[in-house]
Amino acid sequence: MSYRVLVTDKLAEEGLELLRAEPGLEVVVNTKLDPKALREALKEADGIVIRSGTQLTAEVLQDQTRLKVIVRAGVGVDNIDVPAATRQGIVVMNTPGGNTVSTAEHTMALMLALSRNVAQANDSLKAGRWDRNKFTGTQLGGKTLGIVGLGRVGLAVAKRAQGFDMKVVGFDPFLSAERAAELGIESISPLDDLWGRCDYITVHTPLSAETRNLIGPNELAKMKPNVRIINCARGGLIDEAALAEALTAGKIAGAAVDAFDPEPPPADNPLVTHPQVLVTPHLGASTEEAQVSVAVEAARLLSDFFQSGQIRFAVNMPTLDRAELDEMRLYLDLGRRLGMLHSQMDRGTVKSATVRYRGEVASKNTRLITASFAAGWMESALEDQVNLVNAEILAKERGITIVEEKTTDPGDFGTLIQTEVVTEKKQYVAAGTLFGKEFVRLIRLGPYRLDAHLDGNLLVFTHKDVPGLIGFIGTTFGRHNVNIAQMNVGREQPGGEAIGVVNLDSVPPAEALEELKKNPAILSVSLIKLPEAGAIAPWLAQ
Ligand SMILES: NC(=O)c1ccc[n+]([C@@H]2O[C@H](COP(=O)([O-])OP(=O)(O)OC[C@H]3O[C@@H](n4cnc5c(N)ncnc54)[C@H](O)[C@@H]3O)[C@@H](O)[C@H]2O)c1
Ligand SMILES: O=C(O)[C@H](O)COP(=O)(O)O
Repeated sequence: MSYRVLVTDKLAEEGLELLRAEPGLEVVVNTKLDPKALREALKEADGIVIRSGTQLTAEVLQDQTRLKVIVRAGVGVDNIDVPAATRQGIVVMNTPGGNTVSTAEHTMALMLALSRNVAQANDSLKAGRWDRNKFTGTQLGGKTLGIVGLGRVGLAVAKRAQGFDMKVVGFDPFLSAERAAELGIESISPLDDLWGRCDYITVHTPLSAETRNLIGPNELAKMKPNVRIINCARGGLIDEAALAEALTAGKIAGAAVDAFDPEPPPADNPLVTHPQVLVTPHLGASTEEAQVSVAVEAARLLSDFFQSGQIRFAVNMPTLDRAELDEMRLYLDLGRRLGMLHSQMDRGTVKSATVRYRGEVASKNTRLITASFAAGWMESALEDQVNLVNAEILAKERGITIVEEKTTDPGDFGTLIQTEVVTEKKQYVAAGTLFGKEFVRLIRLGPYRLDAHLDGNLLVFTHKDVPGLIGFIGTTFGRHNVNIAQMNVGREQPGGEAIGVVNLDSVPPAEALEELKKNPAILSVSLIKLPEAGAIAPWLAQ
């Protein structure tokens, strides 16, 4: 199988080499695509590797049925419409960590350059002036640095600032005050109390609806007049116009900015044109080391995804590494097959589904198995390609709730997955288990216990438990030249209602089914088509 991968931003050669060396991957590099051309190119691509220069908007991603994976060589995914990708079942991964040190160092470089007027002094001297008095700066030692966002980069900045003898204070909703104290950082909460405490403020949060304009006119008004602000994270975190105004009005001392909103900024951007602002064109991660690191990591993520279905550092689904994938493959397959069974048996408008896990399976990543059940349940009904990534969202969008219940107490089986679908008409129950390391089995349908193979063509019939019926089924299929591979019958009590599951070697003709239905002892007949034994979902087969 061959996969085509598009690379649309500059990627270190080391990463490209790895991709090109991967058997079965065709690599197409094009860094000059406008949105329309990008949309067209994606129609022929299975994967894409990008940095911050490519905008994968909902419009670009719409109806991209071939695209399976987006890999961001870097951290920020704000240039990707992740919900749009998720809805279409496209996995989005990034390479966190690879550029942390470089970005923290760039933050420190900007902080130092800002304090010592490095850019202005350089320009002045090169213009032939020797202005030693004009460029008196401030030192970092002894000053207070406020860090908003104490994640990877924020903490790396804290460590470096401490090396410069700065007092570090910070705010992050996901770093406890105790942990911060262990790292020598004073945690300040609420964030509003931080502004007036600092001589330097640096932001290191992602850009989200919550963090947009994190620093605006109100926050700027609370700061000390000597404060210097650094944004080496994302444009949009600081209100650009308000920052420029505060600088001009002398309410704050200076700012250094590496990230803009939008990028590249227009020529009249108030920060780029402001004399007190030091700017760089989004260079935080632009070091040889960081670029090699993120490119190599991106190439590995992509190859692993296509070669073995591993999912690491995904931002829109749980991680599924090789060991876990190997361990989970059969459970995921069972979940999907139960979903497919329900989709073909249960007639009526679906209201909800419950997936119950019992025994060993309850300690596994059941969320993935539930997603696999949902994918199998909906895959034949929806136009969208349904897979582990988007199954839950697609169900939710349709107002269908899927509930998960689990208990590690073993029942009669070491592992049991029981699925229950409630439609407006009735409730359908099925249950399956694993048989050895290779097989999945259907062990319950409705109130009946069974032991049937969950693959290929299944004829499910409910009937009255009367003598001669099994022979009748055999002869009917024999007459139509349809071979029976397995037959299994379950009943609650002798002479009552019963269920039969017949595995057939081929799809029976409609006349054969009509003949069965005419038998007064047969109450219902459903033909279910499942993948052959061992045939796993295409989204698990990479
Ligand atoms: N300039 C560059 O080239 C460059 C390079 C790397 C990363 N970045 C950007 O830097 C930022 C940080 O990257 P990272 O790798 O450290 O990410 P991270 O996910 O490790 O850290 C982000 C932190 O922000 C915190 N946070 C979220 N909302 C917050 C809020 N409202 N207030 C305070 N804290 C909040 C989170 O809890 C988390 O700890 C991201 O925006 C990333 O895109 C920029
Ligand atoms: O989010 C990131 O990783 C940084 O903003 C770096 O982006 P870049 O790789 O496009 O320079």
